[in-house]
Amino acid sequence: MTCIGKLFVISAPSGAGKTTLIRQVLNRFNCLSYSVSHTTRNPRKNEQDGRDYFFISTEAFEQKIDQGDLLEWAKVHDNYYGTAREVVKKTLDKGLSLLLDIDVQGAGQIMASDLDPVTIFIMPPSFEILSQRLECRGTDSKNVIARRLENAKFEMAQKDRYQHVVINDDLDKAIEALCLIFEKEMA
Ligand SMILES: Nc1ncnc2c1ncn2[C@@H]1O[C@H](COP(=O)(O)OP(=O)(O)OP(=O)(O)O)[C@@H](O)[C@H]1O
Ligand SMILES: Nc1nc2c(ncn2[C@@H]2O[C@H](COP(=O)(O)O)[C@@H](O)[C@H]2O)c(=O)[nH]1
Repeated sequence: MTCIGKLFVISAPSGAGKTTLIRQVLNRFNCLSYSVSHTTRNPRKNEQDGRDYFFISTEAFEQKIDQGDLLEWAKVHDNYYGTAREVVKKTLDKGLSLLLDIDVQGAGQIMASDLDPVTIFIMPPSFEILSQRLECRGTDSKNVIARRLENAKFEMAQKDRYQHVVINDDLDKAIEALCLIFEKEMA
């Protein structure tokens, strides 16, 4: 498949399944790469520095803000997260597509830019299922889960700002719906 370089932005409340879905999409499109964000949060078990995130200190993150190194950044669930400006520029300059997995605040900053992103919001089937998924995943403490569920209400209320909304109920159907969006947008 021939692809044209596009910037994709995916947001979702924590636990909706965006990491699971994004892995499947990246496997299917070899002209699409993933932007590894910088964060000040601690790595979860199984997360690798440089693959899942660049895990850095608050001081290092604030230095990046001051130096203008970040295309967008936000404080999410009490930690900093941000996208390196240079990686986005270099990828799009080469005519390749790039996928950003970022929160609603960062997505708002990209929507307000001249990057003309394709924006996608992943919704869980219900708030109860979202809560169950976070608990079953077993990566976060009760306090962290409570904080993320509290923020989910505000995040889900932002879904209409996105061009596409995909409900992640049946996983295979959600993968197909998402891949169809990428196929059409990169055609
Ligand atoms: N359609 C689905 N049906 C059932 N379980 C799912 C589905 N999609 C994802 N899950 C499970 O839900 C949990 C949360 O998924 P995932 O980690 O991908 O969410 P996330 O949106 O990336 O969350 P976070 O922002 O906290 O990293 C995982 O245990 C995953 O296996
Ligand atoms: N504004 C940004 N948000 C980001 C970025 N990278 C990830 N995120 C979002 O943070 C939350 C929490 O992520 P988690 O891995 O701790 O569960 C989630 O909404 C991500 O989409 C970023 O570079 N900028």
